[in-house]
This record gives sequence, C-alpha cells and structure tokens, in this order.
Amino acid sequence: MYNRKTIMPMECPHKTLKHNVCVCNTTSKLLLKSFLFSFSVFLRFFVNFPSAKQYFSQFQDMEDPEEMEKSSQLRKHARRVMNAINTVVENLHDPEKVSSVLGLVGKAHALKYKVEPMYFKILSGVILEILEEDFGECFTPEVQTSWTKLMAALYWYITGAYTEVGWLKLSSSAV
Ligand code: HEM
Repeated sequence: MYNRKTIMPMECPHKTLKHNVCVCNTTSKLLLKSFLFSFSVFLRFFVNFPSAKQYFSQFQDMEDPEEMEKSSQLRKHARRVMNAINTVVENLHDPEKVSSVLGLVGKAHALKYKVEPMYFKILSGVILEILEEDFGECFTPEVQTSWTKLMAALYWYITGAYTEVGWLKLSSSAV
C-alpha cells in the first residue's frame, strides 16, 4: 500500500530527464498512480476553487470536504486525470501520442463538459503545490523545473485543442 512517504523514494533516480520535461518514469508512475496523491490534489482544488465544482453534477453543491471525499464522481475523475498524465509521462518520447492523448482530453472538456480552460492552469498549480509540500527535499529545484515544464506542456496541448475547436475565451473571467 502506498503512502505519501513511500510513493516517492528518498533517493529519486531522476538521472534520466526525458526531453528535459519529467523526472523519471519510475518515480512519476508510482506517484501518479497513488490514490492518496490524486485525492489530495482534487480535494484541495475543489475546496480552494469551489467554482470548479460547477461541472460535476454529483458534488457541485457540496461544501463539506468529508462529504466530497465520498463522491464516486470525484474519485473517478481524479483517477482518470492521473492516468492521463501518467500516459503522457510514459510517452514523452512520442510527441504524436502525447498530442493525441491531450488533444482528446482538451476536445472532450471543451465540447462535452464546457470547462473554462483556466481551470487547467489552476489545477496544475495545485499539483505543483502538493508535490512541493509532500516531497520536501526530494522536490529539488531540478525536479521542480521538470514538473513545471510537464504541467506547462499539458496546458499547451490542452488549450491548443480548445483553440482548434473554436474556443476563443482562453484568458477569461475570474474564478
Ligand atoms: C490535466 C487535467 C485533466 C485531465 C487529464 C482530465 C481528464 C479527464 C478524462 C480522461 C475524462 C473522461 C473523458 C471523457 O468522457 O471523454 C474527464 C472527464 C471530466 N472532466 Fe476532466 N480532466 C482534467 C481536468 C479537468 C478539470 C480542470 C475539470 C473541471 C474543473 C474537469 C472536468 C471534467 C468533467 C466534468 C468530466 C466528466 C465527469 C463525469 O462524467 O463524471 N476535468 N476528465
């Protein structure tokens, strides 16, 4: 069973930076597959940015984090997000695959769920925040740079898909 202390080994073997973007497959895979990690990310995301809940029918009116925790929709989405990011990490050597995975995510969120793209940027910030808090000394400046680049790449591909489908409000409204 993973916990926050064990999902990231003390000596992260991030000697093989891929395209200068990510840490290393082993570390990030363990991390991204960790339920605890994805769960902390999404709880904080929805507690600190409650307007993001508007897209989720099951918990849009919930305020109590303990109640939100039980939502199967929240859990399922957290898992999907981490799986998608993990697929990106595993395919950093293959830009076409990365583009196709994130293109589909972008198009679904623009056309089907109509999510304001700014929420992707906010979510990236929360992911980076929790990584820094939970992994302290393992989150070295080098690792931080890698994750920041990964998050920026994600945002770039996803918003590229938004633009492709004609979503023009990329720098919109307040949260
Ligand atoms: C990197 C960030 C994200 C990734 C990789 C991601 C990934 C996914 C995936 C794979 C699905 C299922 C796709 C489908 O139905 O075709 C999904 C569904 C969904 N996503 Fe995201 N997502 C992300 C961020 C967000 C954000 C920021 C929001 C809103 C604030 C959001 C709202 C939704 C909603 C409402 C659904 C449908 C949920 C349901 O039907 O239960 N997603 N997401």
